[in-house]
Amino acid sequence: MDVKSIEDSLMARYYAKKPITIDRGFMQYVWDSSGRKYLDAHTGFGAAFLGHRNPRIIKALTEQMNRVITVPLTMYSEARAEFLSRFSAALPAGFGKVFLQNSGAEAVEAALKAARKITGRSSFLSFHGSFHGRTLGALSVTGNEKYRRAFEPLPYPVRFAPFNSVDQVDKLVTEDLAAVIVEPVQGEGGVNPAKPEFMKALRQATEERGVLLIIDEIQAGFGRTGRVWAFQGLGVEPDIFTAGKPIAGGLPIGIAVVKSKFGDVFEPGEHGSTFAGNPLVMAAAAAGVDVLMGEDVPRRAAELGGRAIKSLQELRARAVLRVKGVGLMIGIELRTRAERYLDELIKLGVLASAAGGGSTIRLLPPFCVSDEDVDLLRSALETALGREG
Ligand SMILES: Cc1ncc(COP(=O)(O)O)c(C=O)c1O
Repeated sequence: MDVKSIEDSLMARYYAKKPITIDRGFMQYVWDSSGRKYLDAHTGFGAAFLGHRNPRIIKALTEQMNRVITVPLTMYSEARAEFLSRFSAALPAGFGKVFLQNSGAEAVEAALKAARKITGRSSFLSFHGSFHGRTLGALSVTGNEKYRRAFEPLPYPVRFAPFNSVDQVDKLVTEDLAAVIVEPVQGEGGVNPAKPEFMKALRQATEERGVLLIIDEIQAGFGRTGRVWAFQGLGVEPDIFTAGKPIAGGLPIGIAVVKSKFGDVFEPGEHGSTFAGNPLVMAAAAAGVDVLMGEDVPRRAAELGGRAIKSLQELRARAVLRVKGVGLMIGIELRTRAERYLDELIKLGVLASAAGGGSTIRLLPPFCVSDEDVDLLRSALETALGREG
């Protein structure tokens, strides 16, 4: 089958594609249709952080597949209850209301709707360089002109502020806002970690003015930064947070978690989804939580990520401006475009993605990468970027 020409002719084109057909994956590796093996630091924009076809997740999926696949939110499901009880063990105290969705953007939509409903206000504050998803509400709070331009005017009134600018927080967090939405590490924006003092200033100003704080953990959360939730490493707690990407082992999922003190937020009919909380994804997600907690994912991410960042910071290549990141969320900011280096990396057996408007090589490897994989990553980058001098 000519996969490339079928996809190119029959699917609307809104992604620039790489000339590679992925045939199978296992943990930190994928293989293309010719059988060539790659170390996967792309992981489908971070979705395979728990590894491709993680055996615990495959076992849970196989068992669930042979029972039932779809159960509406109007009925109970054992798989859903199992997920919720395991997931609640991964939640800080006080976070008790879980909204199940099918994607990150949907989780952001649920969080924005909840903030409007709780506060009775309609505007939001977000940050330059932020990314929260492609649906119109999530796009409204996304601080990147490239993604927004064609769809203006967007539905929500949103102001954008400089990310990490502590001095401006007090002036920008005004009493008319429903919420401030912020990523603990801007992923799509180029892997920019939030400063603890910035997050603390946001928390203080929002609290003082009755504004909610939404932290978007869709890319950074679930162990990747060395904590279960990245905000736990920043000394702040949101009112609402969103999660997604790796939770169900690569199956579509999005979650908004609201502090219990706000209650159920919506009346019946005000929110819902056909596929949300379906038993198949729930079984995968319950196993995902098992992997997270049982295999020490945050600790491994902190250790391996620390080692990887240190090793990459020693890269001597003219193209590299700086190496940034937390845990296994790593960005190599370049003086030039990342795209041609991503192509070089593919030739060297490594998959990665671009971020930061195309100027950053983003590495989101699975938690199970070994020391040898980190060495391979470093040597492939060294070759791709070219040695200095
Ligand atoms: C921080 C953040 N929020 C939201 C989203 C949107 O998630 P999804 O692509 O699952 O809709 C992403 C996706 O990259 C993200 O990184």
